[in-house]
Amino acid sequence: MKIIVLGAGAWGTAVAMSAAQHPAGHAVTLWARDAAQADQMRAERQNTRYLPRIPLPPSLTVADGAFATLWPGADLVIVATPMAALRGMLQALRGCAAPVAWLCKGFEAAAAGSSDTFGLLAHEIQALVAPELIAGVFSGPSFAQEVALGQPTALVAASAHAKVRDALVSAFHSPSVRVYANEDIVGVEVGGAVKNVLAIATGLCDGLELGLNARAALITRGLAEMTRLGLALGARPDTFMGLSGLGDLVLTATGDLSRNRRVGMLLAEGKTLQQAVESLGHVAEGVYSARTVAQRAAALGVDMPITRAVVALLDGQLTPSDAVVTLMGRGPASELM
Ligand SMILES: NC(=O)C1=CN([C@@H]2O[C@H](COP(=O)(O)OP(=O)(O)OC[C@H]3O[C@@H](n4cnc5c(N)ncnc54)[C@H](OP(=O)(O)O)[C@@H]3O)[C@@H](O)[C@H]2O)C=CC1
Ligand SMILES: O=C(CO)COP(=O)(O)O
Repeated sequence: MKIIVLGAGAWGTAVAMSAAQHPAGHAVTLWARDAAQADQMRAERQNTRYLPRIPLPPSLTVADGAFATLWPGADLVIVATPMAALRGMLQALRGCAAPVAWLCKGFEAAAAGSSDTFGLLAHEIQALVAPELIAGVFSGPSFAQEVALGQPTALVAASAHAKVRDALVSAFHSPSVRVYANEDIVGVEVGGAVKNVLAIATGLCDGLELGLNARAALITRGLAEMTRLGLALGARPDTFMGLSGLGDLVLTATGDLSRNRRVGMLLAEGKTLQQAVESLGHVAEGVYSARTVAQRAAALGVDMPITRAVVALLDGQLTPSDAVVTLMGRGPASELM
């Protein structure tokens, strides 16, 4: 297969490395928007900025410049940028005949003063700006470093189009990566977006040393929040028990490789949001998605108290310890609501 990966951050690089090492011998090109970064990767055969000290496979091609020259003849195009760049990438991909899959996990943050970008999921953006694309999402519990090192990982390929699901399975299913297909793109995208917000909450909880009981409570009640929102948006309930729901929530909420979890821990240490975000050197999508998750939930009448507390924390309306008091101070409720 000819596979193009657009975006050379940590995850795009890891995914490109994984495909390039597939036993089927795919021809993989990793595109970086920054020519200097591409030169560095070609010269040193590693992505020093985003995935240092892990050698790129010799067969992986690194490209830069106009990517419209890359996708003609491709069997699969992967968009590996953060959510904030997805709309522009999809607009640029209009007319692409190959299956397209994005890796980003989030809701698009609403642009100030604009109503047409109100908190959209990736597939909703695609339906708006490039409806002719055959497209889907590639998601699931997967830290870039572990995939780049070839450690065992299970992912989910979600799309309404069998062509997209099949292309992702052919591109990535290998001795180290299992790819499961799912038709429920809404559920898979909601899981990937909301777990980032919840990981900020568990990072905060662990940073404040509130204990393992508290963390388990946050994960479980967070899963309930995520599921409620997903169902209101038309997702299937069983998707939230799968890799992109429970699986990615457990990974991100408990794994110290998570950037979103680290934001919560840094806020617990007393860092400002700006200091926390700047110290990461990578995108933490939960920071940009939290408000839109809360807004969409409110518009649908879905109760998401953990998400609301994270938003108040990020907006500086609650201190870390006040956020805990707010969550614990709520009245009793039925578990099955
Ligand atoms: N890292 C991980 O383990 C995983 C990440 N994801 C998701 O994948 C997405 C990307 O994450 P990740 O790779 O880790 O992020 P990083 O912060 O490591 O890298 C971001 C990359 O996106 C590029 N980029 C930013 N804006 C644009 C733009 N407007 N046009 C083109 N490229 C752009 C950056 O380029 P530049 O350097 O030039 O700014 C950089 O290459 C996120 O949505 C994340 O949630 C999903 C699963 C796992
Ligand atoms: O999505 C991820 C793992 O599946 C990565 O999570 P973070 O963005 O929090 O590092």
